[in-house]
Amino acid sequence: MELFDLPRERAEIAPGAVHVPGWLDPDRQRELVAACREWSRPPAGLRTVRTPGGGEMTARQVCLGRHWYPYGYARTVVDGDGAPVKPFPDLLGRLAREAVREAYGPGRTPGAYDIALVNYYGEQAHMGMHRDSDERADEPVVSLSLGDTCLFRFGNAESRGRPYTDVELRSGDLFVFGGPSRFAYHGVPKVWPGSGSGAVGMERGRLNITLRVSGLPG
Ligand SMILES: O=C(O)CCC(=O)C(=O)O
Ligand SMILES: [Fe+2]
Repeated sequence: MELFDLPRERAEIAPGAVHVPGWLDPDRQRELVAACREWSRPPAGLRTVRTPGGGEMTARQVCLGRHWYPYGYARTVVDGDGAPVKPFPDLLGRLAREAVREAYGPGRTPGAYDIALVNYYGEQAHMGMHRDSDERADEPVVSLSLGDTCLFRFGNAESRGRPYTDVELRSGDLFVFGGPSRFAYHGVPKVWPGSGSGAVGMERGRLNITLRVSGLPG
């Protein structure tokens, strides 16, 4: 399937997994891109993540609230410069609550969102199929995309393989996965370089922000 062939309507991709295209207007996208740039600065800035097998993740990452490392959460950058992780900003807490209500309806009470993982994808970056399973809570994961368009593969909770659904995530899109889909495998097989056209202050590459409830003691 090629870029721009995929539907752009709001859709429930799997039970509890909701895609809302164009959820963030351009001003909010610009605000988030600028904020990500600030969060990326050292100390506790953007870093390359090394996996226990000796590999490196191709997407570079900065964390807020708690520091994620393969595979757990810490208060400091235990696999980097050792600095305390930056605080989880109110802006992202508000966005997470809004996103949960957008996905599941105004009657839904959002959890206490306290972690953000910001991933930066350059031209060759991708992310293999994985589950977000280091949290101690099962509140939905909220994902916001900025900049270049990617192919997002959303699968099932049993295995990395089929069945899965491919979705195009563009700048401003919201994707929320909770309920039966909270621990589903997902990944980013591909980013289309230049597809974001620099419109929201991202000259190149893709940013994804996932907002999570850690379930860890404050
Ligand atoms: O970049 C994305 O859209 C997904 C990121 C992701 O799965 C993660 O940070 O765990
Ligand atoms: Fe993930």
